[in-house]
Amino acid sequence: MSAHIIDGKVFAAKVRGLVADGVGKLKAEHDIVPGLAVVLVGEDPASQVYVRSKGKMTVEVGMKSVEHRLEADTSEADLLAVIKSLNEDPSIHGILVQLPLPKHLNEDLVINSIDPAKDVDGFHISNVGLLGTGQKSMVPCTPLGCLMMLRDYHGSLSGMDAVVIGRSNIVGKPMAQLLLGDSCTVTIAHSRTKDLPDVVRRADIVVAAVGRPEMVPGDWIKPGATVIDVGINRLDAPEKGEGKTRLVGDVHYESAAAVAGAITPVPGGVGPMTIACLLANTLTACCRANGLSEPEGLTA
Ligand SMILES: NC(=O)C1=CN([C@@H]2O[C@H](COP(=O)(O)OP(=O)(O)OC[C@H]3O[C@@H](n4cnc5c(N)ncnc54)[C@H](OP(=O)(O)O)[C@@H]3O)[C@@H](O)[C@H]2O)C=CC1
Ligand SMILES: Nc1nc(=O)c2c([nH]1)NC[C@@H]1CN(c3ccc(C(=O)N[C@@H](CCC(=O)O)C(=O)O)cc3)C=[N+]21
Ligand SMILES: [Mg+2]
Repeated sequence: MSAHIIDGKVFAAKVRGLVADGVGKLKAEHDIVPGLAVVLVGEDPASQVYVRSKGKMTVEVGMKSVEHRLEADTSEADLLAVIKSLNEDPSIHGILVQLPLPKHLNEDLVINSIDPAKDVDGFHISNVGLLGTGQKSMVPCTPLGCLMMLRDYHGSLSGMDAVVIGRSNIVGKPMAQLLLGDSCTVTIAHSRTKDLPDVVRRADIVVAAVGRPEMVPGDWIKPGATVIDVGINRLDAPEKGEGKTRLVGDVHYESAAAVAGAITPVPGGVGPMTIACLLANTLTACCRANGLSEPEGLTA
């Protein structure tokens, strides 16, 4: 093990501290409290855990937290009506609809019904378009958290070779846009990429967002490269006892840490930063909605 371990837990606590400062200032100077609404459709147990920890941290930084839990068989019309009421609610500045949605709901339609100014996930087509053209937008939380860690560790990313593995709308594509915005030379790899190991070996920065446990081994990593592991995969861990599980990333941590210059662990890497950035985006949305100057160091 030689790599520097980028501690997402510590960094996320720092970001939440900055958010709490901004929230305190809004309250003291303008008597405004930012509000975040999370909409959860169905009973997915993993989603419920995220929703709980998001709600707790939202309150900890001094924001208002609202949760809407809807039945798994909720109709599209009913879900759209909930979103409409949140769009119109002046006490709500951020709206997050937890993905994936049950199959009978049109995800694109639902996401695009959120007021783009309240779209703290940055998934609405207008935010995607703004990001892609380098205009001020709401930036997706997971890629924003990865960017913050990379900038903090490297300073400038200009001219670095970055490989993003995964091309989803929620992680891979916006991550690639942010790296391009910071003047990296960006390659986006996916399931049809030829010679993935060789592509990854060229990278100064590897961002793995695949959803395949420990898929990237250490011998794909260029010595000294920075590895950002977005993957959250739950594996059975009978060694910890009957029915127990453990979390692993998309990177084989031990072998990668032996050659990388720096690496994020799972858990304790990208995940906590995602939640911190969600709170940062909610504060940013609230400031913009009220025509106030934006917090510094919390946007892309
Ligand atoms: N830490 C955090 O805060 C977050 C973590 N996650 C985690 O990140 C991971 C990725 O999430 P998400 O982007 O939503 O996943 P998706 O399933 O939406 O996308 C996965 C991507 O990986 C690609 N892929 C699949 N298999 C391979 C392969 N063998 N070789 C190369 N590429 C492959 C797919 O390619 P193709 O397009 O060709 O199918 C696709 O582009 C998951 O583990 C998820 O749990 C997600 C969000 C937040
Ligand atoms: N609209 C929407 N926006 C999202 O941002 C979104 C989503 N839907 N659907 C699901 C994914 C996944 N995601 C995570 C956030 C935090 C952790 C996190 O905090 N993980 C901890 C560990 C958590 C645990 O122990 O289970 C860590 O990595 O240390 C993980 C995953 C956000 N997502
Ligand atoms: Mg997906």
